[in-house]
Amino acid sequence: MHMNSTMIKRAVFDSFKKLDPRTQIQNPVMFLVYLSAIAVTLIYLAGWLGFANTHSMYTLTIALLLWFTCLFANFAEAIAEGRGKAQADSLRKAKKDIEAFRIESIETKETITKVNSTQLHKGDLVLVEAGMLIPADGDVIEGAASIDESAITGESAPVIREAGGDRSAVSGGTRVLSDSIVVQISQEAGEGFLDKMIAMVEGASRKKTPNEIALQIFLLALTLIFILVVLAMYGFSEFAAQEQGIPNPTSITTLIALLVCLAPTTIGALLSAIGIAGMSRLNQENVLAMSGRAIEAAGDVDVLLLDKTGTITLGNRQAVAFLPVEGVEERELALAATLSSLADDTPEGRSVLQLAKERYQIEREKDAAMEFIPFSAMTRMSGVLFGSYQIRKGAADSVKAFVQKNKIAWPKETDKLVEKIARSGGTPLVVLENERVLGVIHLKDIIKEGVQEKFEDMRKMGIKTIMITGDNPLTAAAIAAEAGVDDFLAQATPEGKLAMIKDYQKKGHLVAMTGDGTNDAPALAQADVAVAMNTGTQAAKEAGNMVDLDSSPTKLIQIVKIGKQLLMTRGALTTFSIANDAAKYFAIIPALFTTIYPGLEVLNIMHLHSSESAILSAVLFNALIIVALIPLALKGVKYRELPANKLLAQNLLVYGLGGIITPFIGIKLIDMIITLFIG
Ligand SMILES: Nc1ncnc2c1ncn2[C@@H]1O[C@H](COP(=O)(O)OP(=O)(O)OP(=O)(O)O)[C@@H](O)[C@H]1O
Ligand SMILES: [K+]
Ligand SMILES: [Mg+2]
Repeated sequence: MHMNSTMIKRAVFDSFKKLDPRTQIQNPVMFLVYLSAIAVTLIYLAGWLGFANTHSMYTLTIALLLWFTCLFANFAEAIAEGRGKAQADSLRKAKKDIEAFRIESIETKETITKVNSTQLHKGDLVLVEAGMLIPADGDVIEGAASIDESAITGESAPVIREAGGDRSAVSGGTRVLSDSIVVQISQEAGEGFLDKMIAMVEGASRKKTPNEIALQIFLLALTLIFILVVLAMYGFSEFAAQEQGIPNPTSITTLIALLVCLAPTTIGALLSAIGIAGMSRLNQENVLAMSGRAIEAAGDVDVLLLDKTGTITLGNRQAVAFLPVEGVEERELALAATLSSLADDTPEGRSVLQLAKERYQIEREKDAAMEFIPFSAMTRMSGVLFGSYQIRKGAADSVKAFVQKNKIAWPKETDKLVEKIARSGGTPLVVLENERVLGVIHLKDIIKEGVQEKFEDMRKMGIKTIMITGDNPLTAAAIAAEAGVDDFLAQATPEGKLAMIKDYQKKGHLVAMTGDGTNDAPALAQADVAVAMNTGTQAAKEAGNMVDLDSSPTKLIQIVKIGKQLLMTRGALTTFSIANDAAKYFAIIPALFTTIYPGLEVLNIMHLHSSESAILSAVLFNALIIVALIPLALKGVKYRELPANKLLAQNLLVYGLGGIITPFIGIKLIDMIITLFIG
């Protein structure tokens, strides 16, 4: 992690602020150290005031070391939060009060009321013209515009946002570069994407994940055991001392110090930093996670469902050809297609109008007598009714079902045209005019760049990729082959997508889903890891637990790596922490108790200078190891593409053995240095 002096200064300052007991109590293990620091300080003060004979350099040093232990733990968390805070500062600059043009309805666009962005409410309509900032989050409901989203994504290339399709979401604080759009506000002031993003990167809304809570309970249990151990030790030494008629050589201060050394303070101090750092690494990948739980789940994901249009492909399907059946003029098909698309405000519908205009100069106006049937992902059709005259266009199988139900003839040739388009990866839309199938519209979409090799990488990581689409099986097969996914499901309805995820989850898989459309929202809400494309609709973004600002279908690779790395780092440092505490037993117990139990001398392999220097060295080592491991907690342990069990075995070996050996060396070294100074 890149750090500068301002970030370090801020972290040092925050380390002291975090000494607030309300903050401390949230981390039980460190709270014990905190209480210990207070207790030893009071013991020292009691000696100083003459109430006891504890006014010693030893007590004072232990007290200070315990305070430093708390500060070091605070520092680990503060420095992990630092990057997010810096990012939040720059995001706040993008969030200012913006003047907005509020309108009553699309029809009365001319009458605008100028209001401040903070006065906008959910459902309000605003007109945003070229050069203006978008005042709040919403969906484009009329028009299309190119938008500079660099304030949020850091990406300078403008993006297109348009009404009707799956690319309608706009974020407050971004700038319209060309054209004008009508936006329907979807969020109350202060609850927008930018606000959420700021809260997220700042860690303000970070909640402990279930895994973190479970680990903390385990650490707390371990700590309670050590409290009992230390109390028992005191009992024994008191008893033995009385037997031998000597004063108990073990003071309360020493017992407290011993307790802190034995408690799992290393992982206790670094736990929250590890989580925040994972979140922050994700931010660097331009992914915004709404929960820490999602990042952890990402580490174990083994199935990825992707929707096709807008996720694997660019999502702006364009009409490129009108293919009439025999006996129908191409112009006739183009005209019917135009009429059926007059009110079809999807990118597909608009592109039909565009193509008819280019090829045949066909331009028609909406008529009050026309009744339009809007496109839906359920019916897969759209159209127009005009008295007894009607036109439908839609997915081949949907139109075919409609035709059969109404006993209309289905020209054989239609199937051939449909198949030809579908095999090329295009989307065929069949056009039906009254009792007559006129032909097929060829919609073309382009696969996003560089996805093939990335899907190959996912396979190596053990993740199965499945494309699910509302499109027909042939188109789906063509695109699936070109993109290189493992499997696909075609003609999926929103319910179908949802059912597929539930099915995999029931079989014990952890499922990730990437999508952009309103028709993906139910599935996204069900998936364990749900990545919404930033280009997608508000509905998809709301339903997901992550947003990919780059809208890349293969971003899951990085997300999974970061998730695995987070889990591995936590595991490794927990192993290290517990091994390192156990080792401290052998380092200090013999030195402490040999005066009363001479038999313990055989265990005294470290030959520390005195029992006091043994305790001081152990407490100092205990504090320093936290600082020493901060970089590892922030960077994460190195991730390699190995099978999970091999990786686990390797980590246990490295961090378990490391945890056992390090304290012996560390404490011995410190003891030698202390001895040099105090003789
Ligand atoms: N404007 C439209 N009018 C009529 N039919 C359409 C229109 N847009 C799409 N279709 C048809 O409906 C089908 C389903 O569309 P839907 O939006 O549910 O899924 P999709 O966009 O094809 O795929 P994905 O689920 O991968 O985004 C399309 O494949 C197409 O055949
Ligand atoms: K410890
Ligand atoms: Mg889609």
